[in-house]
Amino acid sequence: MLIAKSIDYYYEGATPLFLNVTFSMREGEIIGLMGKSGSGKTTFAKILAGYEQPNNGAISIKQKKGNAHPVQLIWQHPEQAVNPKWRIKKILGEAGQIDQRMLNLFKIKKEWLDRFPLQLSGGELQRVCIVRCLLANPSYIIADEMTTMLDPISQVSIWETLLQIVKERQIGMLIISHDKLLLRRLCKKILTFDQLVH
Ligand SMILES: Nc1ncnc2c1ncn2[C@@H]1O[C@H](COP(=O)(O)OP(=O)(O)OP(=O)(O)O)[C@@H](O)[C@H]1O
Repeated sequence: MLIAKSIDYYYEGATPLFLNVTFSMREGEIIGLMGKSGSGKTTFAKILAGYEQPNNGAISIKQKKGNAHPVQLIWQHPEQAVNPKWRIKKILGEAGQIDQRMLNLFKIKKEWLDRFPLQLSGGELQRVCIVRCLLANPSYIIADEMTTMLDPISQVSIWETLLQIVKERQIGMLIISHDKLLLRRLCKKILTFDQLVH
């Protein structure tokens, strides 16, 4: 179980972005999160994944599988999520042992492994980032506008593959999106960020 209890957060010098946010997710659960632009969804995702510390409140995560953080984030802009000076092989290898089945599932070609991130398209690089996330063997994944910049056919194919693995491994998944139809298709439970404020 991932539990965020009474989280407050403010960026330095700014008024509080949010106060008293409470959220929980079980492993294997798939939850959609919507909310006004600028309300703090991405910031909250960073807190859950350990990139930011809350000003008040606590995060507790029951299960830890390995050395990597048990909550892994997949960002909207993959080019900002990787070291541009590292070849794809190194980017993936840092997360865990490169697994050929994963490369096949996400249609990652062997020749890409020797390229740098800017030598892949946005969609290709996003698939690399998804595989990197899975190689870290997370208990929870947060996908923050993960497929917003992809064409509809690629979106469907990526979500089908990722959800198959998420279900196989009973990973908990929080999907942040403004796309109501996408969330309705993927999630039984859809929350708005306002509903998390208690
Ligand atoms: N590093 C930062 N320093 C100061 N303010 C920031 C920083 N990062 C984000 N903010 C501000 O915090 C607020 C919340 O941003 P955040 O990205 O968490 O919102 P969001 O709900 O994910 O928005 P969107 O739906 O548009 O992606 C915004 O007003 C943003 O300008």
